Amino acid sequence: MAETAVIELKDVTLQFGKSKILDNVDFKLYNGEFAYLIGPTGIGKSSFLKLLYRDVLPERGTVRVTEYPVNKISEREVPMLRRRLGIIFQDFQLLEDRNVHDNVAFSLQVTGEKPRFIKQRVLEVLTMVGLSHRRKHMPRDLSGGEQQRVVIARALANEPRILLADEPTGNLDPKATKEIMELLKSINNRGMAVLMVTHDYAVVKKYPARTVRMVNGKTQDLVWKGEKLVPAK
Ligand SMILES: Nc1ncnc2c1ncn2[C@@H]1O[C@H](COP(=O)(O)OP(=O)(O)OP(=O)(O)O)[C@@H](O)[C@H]1O
Repeated sequence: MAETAVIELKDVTLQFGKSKILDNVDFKLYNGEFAYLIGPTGIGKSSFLKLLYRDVLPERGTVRVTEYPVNKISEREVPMLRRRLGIIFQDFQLLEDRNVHDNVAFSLQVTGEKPRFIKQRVLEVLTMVGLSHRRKHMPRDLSGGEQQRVVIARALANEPRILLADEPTGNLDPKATKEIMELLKSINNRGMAVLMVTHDYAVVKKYPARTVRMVNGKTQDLVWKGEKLVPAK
């Protein structure tokens, strides 16, 4: 059976004023795939992710995420599209006045789930990230790595098809980075597609996966050749 793409860009051009972020780009991320998106600061990695959750619209081309033609859907369908995506940022963006349980529960309350289901699902995802014993703690009482794990639990709560992570280890020390990378890999091993923006080549090297670079308005697959990442072809 042919592999199914869960993300597909066709002839996509994205431009801010005079600067072309993407110039006629074709890109696919397959079901269950893990891919890094790398490139120098300001090249447009975060904007690439924003295209996927419809925070920005392309000038030309089509963006598809699972069954949603992202730049063709109505505003009414945007929340449904976003439920297909778990989104993680570098700065944890937890609600500081709610405990761990309530931070995760919040993402289920806004989608209208029933309290009994919420209780069960929150415990499930907190167990998945190894933090069920911390559910009553406030975010400020957790380490950076633990806070990021809560963010991951929150992103998983709605059972997304794809995890988008924008520099998820950017604020973490090496030990916490290892924890988060191992967690993301184990989530991917269970079948979820992951697209992770990073500038940390040590991470890319240590946890090998498909690596895509943004360069001159294009995306380009890279492979390791000795100590260097070089174009795949
Ligand atoms: N909504 C917007 N309107 C206009 N310009 C924007 C918008 N969003 C981003 N930009 C510009 O587009 C460029 C790419 O930004 P983006 O944040 O996507 O890059 P990045 O590769 O993720 O950078 P970094 O690694 O520093 O996070 C930057 O010059 C930025 O200022």
